[in-house]
Amino acid sequence: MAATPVSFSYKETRAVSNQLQQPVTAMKGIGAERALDLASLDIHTVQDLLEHFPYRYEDYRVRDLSEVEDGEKITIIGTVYGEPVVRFYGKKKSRLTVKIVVDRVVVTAIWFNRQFLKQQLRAGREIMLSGKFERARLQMTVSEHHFLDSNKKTPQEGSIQPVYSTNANVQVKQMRRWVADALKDYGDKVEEILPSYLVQKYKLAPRAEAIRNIHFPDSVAGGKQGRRRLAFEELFLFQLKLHAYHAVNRRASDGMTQNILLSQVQEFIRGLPFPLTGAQERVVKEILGDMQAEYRMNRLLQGDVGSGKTVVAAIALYATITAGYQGALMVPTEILAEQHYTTLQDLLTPYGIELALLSGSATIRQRRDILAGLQSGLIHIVVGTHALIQEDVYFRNLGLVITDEQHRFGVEQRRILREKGMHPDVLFMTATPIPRTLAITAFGDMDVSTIDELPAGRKPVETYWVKHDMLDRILAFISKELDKGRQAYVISPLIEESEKLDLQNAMDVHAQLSHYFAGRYNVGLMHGRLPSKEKDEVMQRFSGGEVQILVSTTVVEVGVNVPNASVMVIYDAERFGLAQLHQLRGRVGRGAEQSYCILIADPKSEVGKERMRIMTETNDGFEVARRDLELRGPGDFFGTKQSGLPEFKIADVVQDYRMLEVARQEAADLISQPSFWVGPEYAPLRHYLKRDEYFLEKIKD
Ligand SMILES: Nc1ncnc2c1ncn2[C@@H]1O[C@H](COP(=O)(O)OP(=O)(O)OP(=O)(O)O)[C@@H](O)[C@H]1O
Repeated sequence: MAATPVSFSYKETRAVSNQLQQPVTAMKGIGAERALDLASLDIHTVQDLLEHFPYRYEDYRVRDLSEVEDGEKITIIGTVYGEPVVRFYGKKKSRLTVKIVVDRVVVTAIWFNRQFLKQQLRAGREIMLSGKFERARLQMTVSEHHFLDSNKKTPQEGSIQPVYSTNANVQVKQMRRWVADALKDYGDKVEEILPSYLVQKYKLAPRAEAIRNIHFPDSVAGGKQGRRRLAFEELFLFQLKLHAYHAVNRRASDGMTQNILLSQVQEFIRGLPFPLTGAQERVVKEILGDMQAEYRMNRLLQGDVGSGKTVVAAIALYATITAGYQGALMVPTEILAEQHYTTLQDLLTPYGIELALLSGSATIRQRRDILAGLQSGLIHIVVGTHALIQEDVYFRNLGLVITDEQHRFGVEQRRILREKGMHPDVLFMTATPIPRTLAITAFGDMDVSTIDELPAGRKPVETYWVKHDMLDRILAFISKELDKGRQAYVISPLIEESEKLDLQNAMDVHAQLSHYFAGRYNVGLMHGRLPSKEKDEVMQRFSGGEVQILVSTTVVEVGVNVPNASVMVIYDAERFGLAQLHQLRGRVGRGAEQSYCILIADPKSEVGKERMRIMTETNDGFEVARRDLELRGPGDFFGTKQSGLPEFKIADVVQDYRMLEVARQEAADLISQPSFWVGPEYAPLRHYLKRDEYFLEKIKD
């Protein structure tokens, strides 16, 4: 670790920040009870309160009605005119209306279920109303009102007010008051955390000003500036932490240096049935570089479907063997294990390498032999499902673990490896590409390699979106392709998340197609409930060409490689996510022939239709991912909370994507400078890092 402890004068700022670290009870009006309420919102200190940012604003600036657009939420001031009218409907519902004169225009104000206001709405009283305005009918549905002649303060008039996330214990109005008090008493104690060169370079508002403005913007522009500054800070600090983690981790000594015999690896690459693409060459270099270095590789390899990740994996596995280590390849399904095993065997056995497949269909004896072979080192490479690592498997000398489909795998497995006392280099492969910066954001401490080029000669898959009533034409189309000697996948309808029903559907489609193609072509059936042996058989008959049509549930989704298949038909395509559709489509177009993907779908929603359009418009997985992200937002995109994508308070990784990139670059640059670890100007940033236990001991000052 490069950080050498130095001492410097930091007393002044420390003292200031300490004031912000005081519990909220240091503020007047907040006693123990209110402090508990705030604690339920995870607000404990004055700083927490200042950093409890609003998620939107209420605009109380009084507007001129002639400039207001239909449906806008606005604030007006007027005089009550005439008698209020209450009408009851349903069991307990009511509608209260009254006329309000605003600049000689008569507006009808409407309250729902507020009949008790009737008494207060006396003619002549001046009132401020906020709500949604319907232009044509001159009508406002009121969400908030204040009588201006009452003694109660109506502080909002003419201002933009923050709206905070609160709960049953704390009201928004109360929160506004507390934040305002905190700003008044402590606002000037907020210190800058970003180095001044960044503040200048990106013309960022100073931190104290930004915080003031994000709560109570002095103008729309001021609010925007505040938001921009704080979003940048948030993204920058996040990236800084990742890079610092990375840097510290790389210096930790639990990795291994693999002495790869590069000339042998080169020879192996020359012996492949095809030249590597430029992108494959580049990622091979990145991976081997990591393996040779003393730190532990922790790398994500992403590439579009069919971009040739498997061969890159084979090269890395070969390389680890030249250095005297063993390798493991883990995949999500048995079918895939089988397939990768065959591919690797073809590539590696000519070089005298011993491979084993650890599958569910192995006999007890076979399994015992394999385990013994791994422990003695006689077996160099083992292929299996993710269960491989959890079980009683021990290696003599494990150097490299490659796992396919990163999003189903990760942290937990790394922990298991660690607990087994193994520190192999780890490579994760995924065919669900996402923009690079997002990948780094989501997958935290990993390096990312990207294959962004397909092997030469690939023709893009032609994709069509059709309605269910076109089934006859689809069947005729499949027939025509089969007559040319090709094969087809038919993914059966997905009705709901019930394996049993899905299976029933697959069986129905299988029966239907068997009937249609009877005497001409063979139709196979594949689903998750088949015993692994039968799965293997079905798959082998399909890849051998004996079966021409494979009806399947989505078990073929990941990684299956039968280059002669040129048609992919997907029933109920609207029920699948875009990433999954793209994966399924990726099962065809893997050979030199023109391939086709037919999506059968009747989507009801606009978003559903847009998804079908995206599929027909682009064949590029990165583009599909980008548009998916736009359509759904990042939370949904990554599916589960386990995705690791952090939830930002202010920044929005889609909207602020450019900023994320900039912040990332700046963080990387700063971390790579030795002065970061010692320079006094970076002390606030180091203190920020040290709030994380991981860095507590590792950063000294
Ligand atoms: N450089 C290359 N030139 C020509 N063909 C290649 C090249 N690299 C790989 N291939 C072939 O392309 C096909 C797809 O490769 P591979 O199965 O490795 O893709 P993948 O990236 O793993 O895709 P998926 O994620 O869809 O499984 C294979 O048949 C493979 O032999």
